[in-house]
Amino acid sequence: MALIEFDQKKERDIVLIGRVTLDFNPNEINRTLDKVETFSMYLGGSPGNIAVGVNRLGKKVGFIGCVSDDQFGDFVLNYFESRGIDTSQMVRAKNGERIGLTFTEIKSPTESSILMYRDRVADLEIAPEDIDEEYIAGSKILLISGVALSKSPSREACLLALQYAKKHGTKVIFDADYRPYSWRSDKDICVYYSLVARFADVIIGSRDEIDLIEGLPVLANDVPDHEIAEKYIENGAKIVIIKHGKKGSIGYTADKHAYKVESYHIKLLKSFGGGDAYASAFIYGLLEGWSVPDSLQHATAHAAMVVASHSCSNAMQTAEQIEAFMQEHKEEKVITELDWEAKL
Ligand SMILES: Nc1ncnc2c1ncn2[C@@H]1O[C@H](COP(=O)(O)OP(=O)(O)O)[C@@H](O)[C@H]1O
Ligand SMILES: O=C(O)C[C@@H](O)[C@H](O)C(=O)COP(=O)(O)O
Repeated sequence: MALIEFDQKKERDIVLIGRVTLDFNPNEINRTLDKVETFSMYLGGSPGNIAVGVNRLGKKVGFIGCVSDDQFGDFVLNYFESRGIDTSQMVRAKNGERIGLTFTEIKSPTESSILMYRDRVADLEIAPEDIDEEYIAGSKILLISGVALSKSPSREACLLALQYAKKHGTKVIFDADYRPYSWRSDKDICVYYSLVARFADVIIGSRDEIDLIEGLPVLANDVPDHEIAEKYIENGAKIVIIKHGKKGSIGYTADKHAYKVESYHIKLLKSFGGGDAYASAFIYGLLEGWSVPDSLQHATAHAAMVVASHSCSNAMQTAEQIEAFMQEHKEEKVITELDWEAKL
């Protein structure tokens, strides 16, 4: 039996709540942002990228979000609609709020940074009135992305969606997705992150993000990953994924397994976008009823393919392309079962 059983009567595979924004990635790479002349524009925003990823893998995806009432809002809605991502739950900002912009910097394949423009941003305007109980009830998964918890009314919209998900047996994935913009204080982060984490079936976060959920950035360094995972599992989580950047990640499961996930060897182009590709292929594996290690292997393969590409959203791959990649790299062992208490 799979660790997470989805209600197959639900018509939609996943609905995501959070931001869809625009990424401007430099065409001239391996230099600082001040030396860049031109950018390519892509759909962006971590949950937006994950939606595109899961859709590319053939699943039925819907999105709850707010975009600007201008040509960039049109771009996002047209992009989603042209790929069959349901936009019936998307709304337009009413008071001139603009879509978020992210300018990325690719200084070298291993050194990237991002510059976000998020003043009066449209995505945080999604409100409880925009959340449809039946729509959440009809989705196998609700994914909540951390940034959406940073401000009202988006925060309340997420909490209401969470409440509906719990009421209707929709599984909850919490992707911590911390960004330093929009939050008022670390204590606010702790309050809302820990609240959502308590109700999540799957928690995905880097170790830094997990420390923010715990609200103990200083002390948390002393707390081993497995103890944190145990705490969430006792609260009801089935899977906890803790990422450690270059060192890889560990997937802890409620049936007491720990899987170490390493990266495939590829020619890296940039060091962002991997997390969203990882999440989308992992979710795909869960929806297919695969084991956690199989789902994690697809996740790391997909992540490798996207960090080797210029964009995030446009670089999301099909299931066949991920399989082909894994075949080409079949000598590389990327998943290892660890002792529960082992460290990375
Ligand atoms: N240099 C790399 N080569 C191959 N895969 C990578 C590389 N860097 C990251 N990845 C993949 O992307 C995933 C997410 O990267 P990480 O930096 O941990 O998260 P995020 O993108 O969310 O900040 C990693 O777990 C790994 O699978
Ligand atoms: O998440 C954002 O708002 C920006 C993204 O679109 C951006 O491309 C990015 O940073 C991807 O992030 P990651 O997958 O978490 O590395």
